[in-house]
Amino acid sequence: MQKLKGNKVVLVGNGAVGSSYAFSMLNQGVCDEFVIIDLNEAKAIGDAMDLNHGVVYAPNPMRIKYGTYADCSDADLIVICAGAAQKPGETRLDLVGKNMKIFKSIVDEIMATGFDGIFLIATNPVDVLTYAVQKFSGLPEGRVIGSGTILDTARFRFLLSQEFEVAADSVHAYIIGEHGDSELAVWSSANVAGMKVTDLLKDNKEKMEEIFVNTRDAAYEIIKAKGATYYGVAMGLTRISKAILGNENSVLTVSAKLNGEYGHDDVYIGVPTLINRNGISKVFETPLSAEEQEKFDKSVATLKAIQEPFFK
Ligand SMILES: NC(=O)C1=CN([C@@H]2O[C@H](COP(=O)(O)OP(=O)(O)OC[C@H]3O[C@@H](n4cnc5c(N)ncnc54)[C@H](O)[C@@H]3O)[C@@H](O)[C@H]2O)C=CC1
Ligand SMILES: CC(=O)C(=O)O
Repeated sequence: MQKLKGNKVVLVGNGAVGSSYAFSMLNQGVCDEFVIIDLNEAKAIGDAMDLNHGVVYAPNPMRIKYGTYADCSDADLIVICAGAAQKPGETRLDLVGKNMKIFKSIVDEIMATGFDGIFLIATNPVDVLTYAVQKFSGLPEGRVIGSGTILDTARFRFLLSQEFEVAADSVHAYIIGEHGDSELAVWSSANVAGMKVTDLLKDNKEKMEEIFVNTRDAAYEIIKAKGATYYGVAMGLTRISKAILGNENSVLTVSAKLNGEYGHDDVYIGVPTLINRNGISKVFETPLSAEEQEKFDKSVATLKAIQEPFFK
């Protein structure tokens, strides 16, 4: 029998994103115990059964069950994917009213159990809801993490990898800012084997714009095509979960609280962040060009304008 990791993860919100995350966690054997909570109890029970039937072929004998908020008291990590998703034509920011209410009730229920672990948030608008979870829970800022631009960075690296015909993990590039329309590419430091991506693209501004727009607008394309996006984000959430539970000290573009970094504070936003068993251990201030800093400032302003009415 393989050694158990002793980590308990609770998923709240077992829709398209949450159930894909559950499947990805099982496939990668990231934790020992996995609990699924959702308003749709029947689907959560069915998914727990279905996933259990794959355990024999998984890398670890993960224990999976349908649960209730009582299961949160001793959880190491709670991942929230509950709430409304975008319909075709809606932006992520359009979801804030509905999902803020849902989050208040979910976080109150969780904190009433005495939960003292780490939150990972995926629901949109993810940066604003991550800020809200920190406020609602009162947990240390570093123990509340949003998926941020982990998915956007993956999309960007994938598109660049196609352009250069190298593996995506050999492309070193970040998308930072809001997980949404005001995000930006950090072209100034993007590289493959130490060679600047802008040089490799021969400073072709049209090509750069095309790659960026295809990154930024990928969710709209996918939602138009099949109603929702879930596999990419599920892999991103699993990557963050592994970094936390495996105490990896990995640098990932998650939504982290700024305290003066990049000249801003009082906002959660996607930036390269050191992730380990304590959650967010450090926010890195990756060098930005003047143009990139200006775009980042605008992204911060966009998020603050959305969050401020809720936290005056
Ligand atoms: N951060 C990211 O990169 C991404 C975020 N998302 C976001 O993830 C969220 C979920 O998307 P989908 O899974 O596609 O939606 P979905 O509609 O398939 O699933 C939402 C689930 O939340 C559950 N739920 C609603 N209120 C609840 C409550 N109070 N307690 C427990 N469960 C509750 C529903 O029963 C449903 O199962 C959306 O906000 C979406 O925009 C989606 C893709 C990427
Ligand atoms: C829906 C969403 O946030 C995404 O796929 O980026």
